[in-house]
Amino acid sequence: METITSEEMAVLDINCEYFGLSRLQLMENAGRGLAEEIIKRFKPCKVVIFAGLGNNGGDAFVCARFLRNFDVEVFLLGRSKDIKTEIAKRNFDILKKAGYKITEIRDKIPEFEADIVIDGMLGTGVRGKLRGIYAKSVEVINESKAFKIAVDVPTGLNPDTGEFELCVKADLTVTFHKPKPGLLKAKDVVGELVVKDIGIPKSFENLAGVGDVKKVYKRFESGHKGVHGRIAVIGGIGYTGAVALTSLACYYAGADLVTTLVPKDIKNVVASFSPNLIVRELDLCDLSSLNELMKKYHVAVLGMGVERNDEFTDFVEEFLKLENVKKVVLDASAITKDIPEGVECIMTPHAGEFRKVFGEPTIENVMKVAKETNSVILLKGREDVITDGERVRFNRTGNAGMTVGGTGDVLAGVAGAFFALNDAFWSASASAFVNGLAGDICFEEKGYNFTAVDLLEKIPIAIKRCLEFV
Ligand SMILES: NC(=O)C1=CN([C@@H]2O[C@H](COP(=O)(O)OP(=O)(O)OC[C@H]3O[C@@H](n4cnc5c(N)ncnc54)[C@H](OP(=O)(O)O)[C@@H]3O)[C@@H](O)[C@H]2O)[C@@H](O)CC1
Ligand SMILES: [K+]
Repeated sequence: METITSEEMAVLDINCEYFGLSRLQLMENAGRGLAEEIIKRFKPCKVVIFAGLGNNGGDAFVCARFLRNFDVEVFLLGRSKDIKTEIAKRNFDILKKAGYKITEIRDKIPEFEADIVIDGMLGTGVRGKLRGIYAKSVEVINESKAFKIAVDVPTGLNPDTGEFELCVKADLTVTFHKPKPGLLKAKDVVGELVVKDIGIPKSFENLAGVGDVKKVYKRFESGHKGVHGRIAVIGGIGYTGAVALTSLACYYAGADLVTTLVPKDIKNVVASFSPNLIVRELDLCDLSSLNELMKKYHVAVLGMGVERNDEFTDFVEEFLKLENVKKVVLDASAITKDIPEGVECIMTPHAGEFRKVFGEPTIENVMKVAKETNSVILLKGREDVITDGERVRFNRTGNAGMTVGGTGDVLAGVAGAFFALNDAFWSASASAFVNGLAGDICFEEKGYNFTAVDLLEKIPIAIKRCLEFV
């Protein structure tokens, strides 16, 4: 059975909201689905709901409304003013206004008789050991003779690993959209498992969205310089602008330090583009000092502004074998079949570059190549394709103005910056989304005739828009 981790579910949750399917609708569908399963199994009887302060509790509040003629009572584990989310609070207030019997529990759990207990305490938001009243509630629930129904995840179970210390021993677990992997590994506390569809279109699971960016973007309050990413950009053999676009894009996507390595003869030209640029001489033959240098960098971004030539192709092959090269973004002329074991790699070809090295850019072939090269391929196009050979994501941000030269250089820089602090797959997906969104912001302001420099300058705004989306 296909599963979804709680992290992937959190990305999907935000992306649904972003694509117009609100979390309130998802909660309504979840709660109703839960009630359906109860009504299938029981005639109207006495139900006690143990509700947490998050959306797991929210689902249970919705469910209560659909248990027509059941005698429903709610135990809230905390104060109603501490309910964490707007949608859970909203569904709680409806029950309050409707006159449902609600008891706010601090530390003592009232005696109760029930035919059914609903565990709406914790779901995918559980972190660490169960706190006081939650642990006590689990014990009380497990001692009761009632039929125990867990909302989404039995409280206390780690939804991804299936581990637990203290956990509700459910007779039935009603989970939503897809099971979390942990549910399949903990039969004795999950009981019968039912997966309820909550109306999320299948394609949303593979569509890059704001959730991808919120997942990868990190800012540490107390960080030393460099903690947000140190990137080496290598290229500029033949063209001067591309490496500058890539290097500045790294900064605009959050990197702390970027060093731009270019041939001696254009070093001053590139440096003149911006005081932000730290430009050093690239000596393709001096691999040992490059290896030394790479000790200090999280990611190397290669290939932009290089006319394809054998010397550079050979250089890339040798560079990838260097001991201190751990994460690379390969663009344009650096795209290659031979990625050594142990190097995490994102390749960012457009269709033509892919065709030249790997053949027809069909989804199947791109997935096959990603698998064979053990890399993540971000195939740029009207709809970008991101795949690690197993998983596939599509990105639909961007517009016809993005065909202008240099947008790929900007994308490679954004990917490099995200890659410093994340894995290849999500870095590639989030960077495709941000780059296209920046292009859409350019279009809002200028129509199609914007340049890669315009795009560059909108990268921080695109990221800010994603981070501010709730
Ligand atoms: N698309 C979807 O995802 C959908 C998800 N849906 C539903 O949302 C659920 C996820 O909701 P969620 O993210 O609000 O987390 P949830 O499990 O309610 O817990 C958060 C609360 O628990 C608390 N808390 C945490 N650890 C604790 C501990 N050890 N001991 C004690 N307390 C602890 C934590 O407190 P805090 O750490 O913030 O202080 C916070 O208050 C998911 O399982 C599903 O039911 C449906 O609506 C359908 C669509
Ligand atoms: K639960």
